[in-house]
Amino acid sequence: MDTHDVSNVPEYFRYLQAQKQNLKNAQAAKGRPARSPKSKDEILMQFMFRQMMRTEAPASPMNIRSSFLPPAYPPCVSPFSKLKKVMIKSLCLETHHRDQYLLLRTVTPTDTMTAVMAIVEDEDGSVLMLQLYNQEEELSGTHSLREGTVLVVNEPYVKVMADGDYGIRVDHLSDVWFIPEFDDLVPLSWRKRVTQADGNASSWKEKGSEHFEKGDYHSAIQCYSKTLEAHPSPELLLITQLNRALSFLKSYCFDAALRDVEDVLQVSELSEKALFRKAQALYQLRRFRESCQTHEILAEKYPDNNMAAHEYARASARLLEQNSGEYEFGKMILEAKKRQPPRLDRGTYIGPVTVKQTQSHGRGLFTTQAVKAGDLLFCEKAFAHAFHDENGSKDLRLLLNVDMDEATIGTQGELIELIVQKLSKNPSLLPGFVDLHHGTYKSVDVLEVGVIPIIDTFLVERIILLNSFGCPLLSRESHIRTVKGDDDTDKKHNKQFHSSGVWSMASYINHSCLSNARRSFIGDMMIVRASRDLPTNTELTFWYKSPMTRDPKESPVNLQHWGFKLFKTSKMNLRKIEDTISSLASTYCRPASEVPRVALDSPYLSLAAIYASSRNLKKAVEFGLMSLESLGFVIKGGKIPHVSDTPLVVQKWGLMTDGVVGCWMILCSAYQELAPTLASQAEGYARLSYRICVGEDETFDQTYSRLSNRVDGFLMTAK
Ligand SMILES: C[S@@+](CC[C@H](N)C(=O)[O-])C[C@H]1O[C@@H](n2cnc3c(N)ncnc32)[C@H](O)[C@@H]1O
Repeated sequence: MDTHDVSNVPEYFRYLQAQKQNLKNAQAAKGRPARSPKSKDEILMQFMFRQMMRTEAPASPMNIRSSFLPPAYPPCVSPFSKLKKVMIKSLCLETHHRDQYLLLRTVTPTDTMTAVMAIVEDEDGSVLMLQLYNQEEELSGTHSLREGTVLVVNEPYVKVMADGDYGIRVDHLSDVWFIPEFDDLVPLSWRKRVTQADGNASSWKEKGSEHFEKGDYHSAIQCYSKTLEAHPSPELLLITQLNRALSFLKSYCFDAALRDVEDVLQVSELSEKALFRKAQALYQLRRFRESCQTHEILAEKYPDNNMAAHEYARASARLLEQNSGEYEFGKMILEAKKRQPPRLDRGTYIGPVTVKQTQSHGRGLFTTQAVKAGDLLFCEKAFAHAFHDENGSKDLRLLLNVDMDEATIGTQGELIELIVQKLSKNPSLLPGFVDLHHGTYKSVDVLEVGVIPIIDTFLVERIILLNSFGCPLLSRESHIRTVKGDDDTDKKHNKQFHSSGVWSMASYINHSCLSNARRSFIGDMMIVRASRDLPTNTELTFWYKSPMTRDPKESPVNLQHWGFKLFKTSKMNLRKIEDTISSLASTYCRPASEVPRVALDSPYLSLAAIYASSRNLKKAVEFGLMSLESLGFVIKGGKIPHVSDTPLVVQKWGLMTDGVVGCWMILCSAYQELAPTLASQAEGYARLSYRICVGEDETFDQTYSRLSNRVDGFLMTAK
């Protein structure tokens, strides 16, 4: 939705088809031995050379890197004890080696493109390229996957890569695990030094703390786990669990941190550190009420703990937002502009809405009480948000999905990585996420094997494909661009965002061209407001893609050259234009209040603007009202001559486009002279429409003013 979908753009369509053909060609090699014709030295040299070339290549702005999703395959769900070891020499191409595993170690440093890559060898010394997808960025850093790291790949999938070489591709995080040097699985010949696999509890704890000090939380956790296995004293047990909990917190594994501190609290129910870490883990899992409850105990028992007091205030603020829906939107805008990525520390407010079954299109979101246009329905923090800085130098990614025939430019690939990582670290979040619509995709129904959570990358990908939203940094900025924009290409780009995210509640809203709600964004917060008055139990709908941004060439009557600016300079006879628009209007057989006339609102708005600038204010009002009416608005009391004491009333709200705000402002300035009592009412409607379009109205006065030089009240200084 609003993502930069290029599936039908000829060059990308051809590229997608070429990838599909490559895949077909590769299938012809299925089952052949995966033995590379190149020698081990050649493979190593080639890898190192490519890595060097990439490091030295100057970064080119707006480069597009492509990544390509293979046909979906399930993650391994067999316990390791049931898998048989396989050697590289026995691997076959284009084959998933079910019920087998590879024991490997890296023999090169890593190279990171869309995957983390390294050359690996097995115990025979045979080598192959390994491509690990969806891993954390830090994996290729100093700690996790340095040269000599030993790892296991479950049920390896060997494929012919883009350059014709062979490689092992791992898409599911649970299909690869990194083995600590001290593990019994590591062959003696691969050990750099003789590590003691059976050290005592305190020495493991010391090692864990050394790793922690260096910021290597992954190794720290491994060593603390060894401490716990080595029968520590009761005191050491508690210390280690607390230390491991902290390492888990630092590694974003909040479920595991919570488990450790709960164990400590069983024994020592008022442990200050355990309570504090519990409150932190709950906060990060967005369980603000429980976090506050834990803080309450802390505050009572340890009133001098300033850090805890500070965190308590933070958790309380989130809980307040969650319960009240009251946000300081102006502050949020400033924060979103400052932060990179613009992830805001705010609670999610779910207002008068609930998920229910619809008659014909799965589940939908419904109102639980009557709401007014502009009311906040919910304000939701993204489950995951991948930001692309349009002014930055980071490459854009083209994601090709051959199963779904989709090609998207933007951050969809990054979103997959963020979500699989988040879920595998915090499986308690899995039920809420996999509940989202995933079409016909059937995933494995195993949630974990041993203690390892199973996250099906292709399920995540499908959910993202069907539920993610493209988003601007700020809807206000995109509103400003739309209002300023005088060129269709610009307008189109404005609705094809490269940043993207998943917002769970918003994912239950179905599409309708006659949308009755509108989404807007401040950083990774989505704000959804009613765009018309809605009775209780109304299904909410919004545009997945705005009907206003369709290609004007596909329009039955091409009015694109009647843009705002051209209109102003056009020598065309206005009368003739009016006649043409009115003959077009007469082709509609249903009233606009039932079926909006989306081809007409913009020409009418342009006429209103032209008449306003030539001081023909009566006509400006006439066409301003007609523009709104063509969007489905039913407005009473706005016509000129105005009957005194008759208020300006929107009896029915129509489609809420960005242009509606300026239209109300044109009316406002015309009424100032023709019917002064209506001016403030029109401005009030402009403010309300602005709130629906950009999510808030705290910035209205910085964006529109009756004193603006533009007839639509827009301030050219707005940014
Ligand atoms: C983001 S989900 C919306 C919630 C979904 N109906 C559910 O049950 O979870 C998007 C999917 O809903 C369905 N959908 C949305 N709008 C629809 C519409 N106007 N008509 C039919 N199906 C629709 C399509 O299957 C679409 O892929």
